[in-house]
This record gives sequence, structure tokens and C-alpha cells, in this order.
Amino acid sequence: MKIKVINARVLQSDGKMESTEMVMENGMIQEIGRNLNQTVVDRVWDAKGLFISPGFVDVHVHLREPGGEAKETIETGTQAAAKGGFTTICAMPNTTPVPDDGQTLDELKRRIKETAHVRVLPYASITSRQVGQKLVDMETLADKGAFAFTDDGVGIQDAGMMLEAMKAASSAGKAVVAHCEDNSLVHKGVCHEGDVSQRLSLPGIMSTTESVQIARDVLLAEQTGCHYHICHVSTKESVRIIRNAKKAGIHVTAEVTPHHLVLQEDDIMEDHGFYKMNPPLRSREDQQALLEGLKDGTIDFIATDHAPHTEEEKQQGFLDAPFGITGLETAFPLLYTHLVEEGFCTLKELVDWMTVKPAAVFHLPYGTLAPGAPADFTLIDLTSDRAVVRETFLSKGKNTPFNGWTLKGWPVLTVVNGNLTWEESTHEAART
Ligand SMILES: NC(=O)N[C@@H](CC(=O)O)C(=O)O
Ligand SMILES: [Zn+2]
Repeated sequence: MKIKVINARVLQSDGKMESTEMVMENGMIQEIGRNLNQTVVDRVWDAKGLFISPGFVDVHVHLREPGGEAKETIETGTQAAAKGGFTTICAMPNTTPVPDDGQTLDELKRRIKETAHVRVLPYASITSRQVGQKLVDMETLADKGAFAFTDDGVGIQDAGMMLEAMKAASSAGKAVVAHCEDNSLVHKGVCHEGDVSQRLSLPGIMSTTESVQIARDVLLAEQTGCHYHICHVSTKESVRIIRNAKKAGIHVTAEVTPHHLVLQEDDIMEDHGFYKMNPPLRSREDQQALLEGLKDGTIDFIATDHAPHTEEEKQQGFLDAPFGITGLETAFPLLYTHLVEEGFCTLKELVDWMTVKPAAVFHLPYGTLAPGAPADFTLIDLTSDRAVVRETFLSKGKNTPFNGWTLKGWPVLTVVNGNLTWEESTHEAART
């Protein structure tokens, strides 16, 4: 099957937008450019002047299956991903059971193969059942296709355990991906310790809860030579430590979430579970440091930390709701509207942070429209304003603090490996 996309607009390497055509065959991009002379094709898709972006890559997604199917399944989570323009996502292992041995990882891969609508790369855990006691067999799990190793949801408390994890991951050729949180500094906190914890009289989470563990781990990464990737960085001290570690030549990389870039503690309007996530929304200065860190390359890319929960769980206050918000279906419009339209960055920078940058950090062949790459792309309407309506999410998790926000930059069609995986119903007429 040979498909030609016509009338698309693509970003050039200099950031300029140009009209383009693209031919794909057998799931791969064959050619992209102006007025391609390939006329004999099976189908023609008219992009009607929409922006064509490489499919987004998100290395931090909670799909909840197995064990948490009331919150999300591989099927609903990947439908949400496709609707958000994502074509490759990495599934976090805080599920029941945890993929911590060959058998559970094989079973997870089987479920992915059967039900996923986009490419899913599964993480394996660092420790058995994610309880921090026993290291998994990283060699075996890497051979079976674990994307990388993480105990996301909890920090690795023991420095000796982190050292062993980094040594093993390094010899298996994989990264250690760390949720940084020192439990001895948590004190049952539910929001940032600062203005918001005082305003709402809630127990706070100190910034050092995160940064102390990052400081420890960059030194261990230096010692072991391991690729150490930091999840959802949220504080200015963390940004400073990562900046210094990179200057020292340590193999450290980091991600930031859309919500930590767009929101800060003063935006928490009420004591409601939709504003509760881990790490919490921090101060205005922290938000500023994250934006600066992203801009200067200290933070490598953006990841959603899509964390769906049930309505019942999240319609509670800060004290009782679980941590986490959904992210896949709002990420690009949110960032396009609030970072690009407001002049913080260019469209090219934003797209790079969601495509080639994460792909490069983890050596993935995705996130590009180059000939020879898998045909993973999304067509995006950069001009229409539309409100976020959480009830329309394909994710089971409707837990978002962005409901009702008017945004631009909505994906209308998503293709993975040359296959149409999602399409806005109003756009169907465009294909002939
Ligand atoms: N981010 C969150 O607030 N929650 C995540 C866990 C995590 O990413 O730490 C979850 O699994 O719900
Ligand atoms: Zn986490």
C-alpha cells in the first residue's frame, strides 16, 4: 500500500514552514518534499494545509494495565495517546503485577500486541515488586525488550541499591530512569511546602524531598558511567544540580511535564484532587527555573506523566485523592498555546522536545519524518480555538486541572507505521 499525503505544511530545519507532500509505503516514509513525482499511488490523503508533525514520543505514561483497569487500560490509554498525536509511548511499571521478571514482561508485551493503538515500549522495574529490596535480573529483562528500568511512583531509598542498579543497567546497556523522592523527607505531604500548603492548611512536600535524591544519584551516575534519566523534574534546586552534572560530563538527562511548565502553586484554586500530583506544582520561581532549564538544554525534553485515576478517587480533596493527572490529550494544545503562542519558544523547539529529543536520548528511531523512518505522524490544526472538555477524553481518566481551558493546536489525525490510528470525525472527508 502506497499512500501520498498532499497539501501538508512541514517545519524546515531552520524553523520555517513549507508546503510539502509525503509518500509512505509499507509503513515507512519513502519521500518527503515539494511536488514529488511519484504519481502512481494507491491512495491520496489531502492534509488541507494542516501542520504535519512527527508523531510525539512520550517516555512517561501510566497505562495501569494489568491490575488498574478501572483507571485505564492499554486500549484506552493508547487511544488517548493517538488522539493527542502520540505515536510512541513508554509504559510505566507501577502495575499489578509489576513487570519485574521475564514472564510478567512477556505477558505485558502480549497484551500490548493485542490491544495497543500506538507503539508501546514497556519499562521493567528496578526492584522486585518496586519495594526497593531486591534488584531485578536486568540482563534477562533487557534481552526481552525492557525499554529501560524504573521504580517510578517511588524513589529508590537505599544508595547502595541505586549503585547496584546503575552498575547492572549500565552493563545491560539500559538507562536507570528515576522518580526522585526521599521518603524520610516526605512527612505525608500532599502539595508543595510553601504558599499553597499554608493557604490550604495542608501538609507540604519540601523541594529537598526531590533534589536530595537527584544530588545523590548524579554522583552515583558519575561513579558508574550509567545513563541516569530523571523523571518529572519540579524544583529549581534540581535544575541547578542537573546543570552542574551535565557541565561535569556526567551522563544525566531529564524530563519535565506540561503541567509543571504551565502551572504553579498559585494556580491551585481549591482543595481538589485535580490539582494533586507527584511531584506537586511548585512555586513561581521553580516554574521559571524549569522553563529556563528546558530552554538551555539542562532539561532534555517533555514527558506527560499521564496518570489516570477514577472519578471517585479524584473527586476528593488533597488529603484523600491519589497523586496524578491525565496528560496525553491536552499536552500539545496546552504547550502550543502557552509556550509557542505566548512567545516563550518556537514551534520547532516545542516539536523537538516532544519528538527527536526524547528519541535521541533513548536511541529510538522515531520522532522524525526522514525517509527510511517509520511513518509515524500527526496532522495538527494550529488555528482553531477549542475548549478542553474532559468528558470527551478517550482516556478513562478525566482527572485534569485544564477542563474548560481554550486552546489551539489540536491533532486531527494520527498515523503509526503508516496505519491510521485515530481521526477527528470532522476530518474524514479529507481522505480519498
Ligand atoms: N505522577 C503522579 O502523581 N502519579 C503517578 C506516579 C508517578 O509518576 O510518580 C501515578 O502512577 O499515578
Ligand atoms: Zn513519578
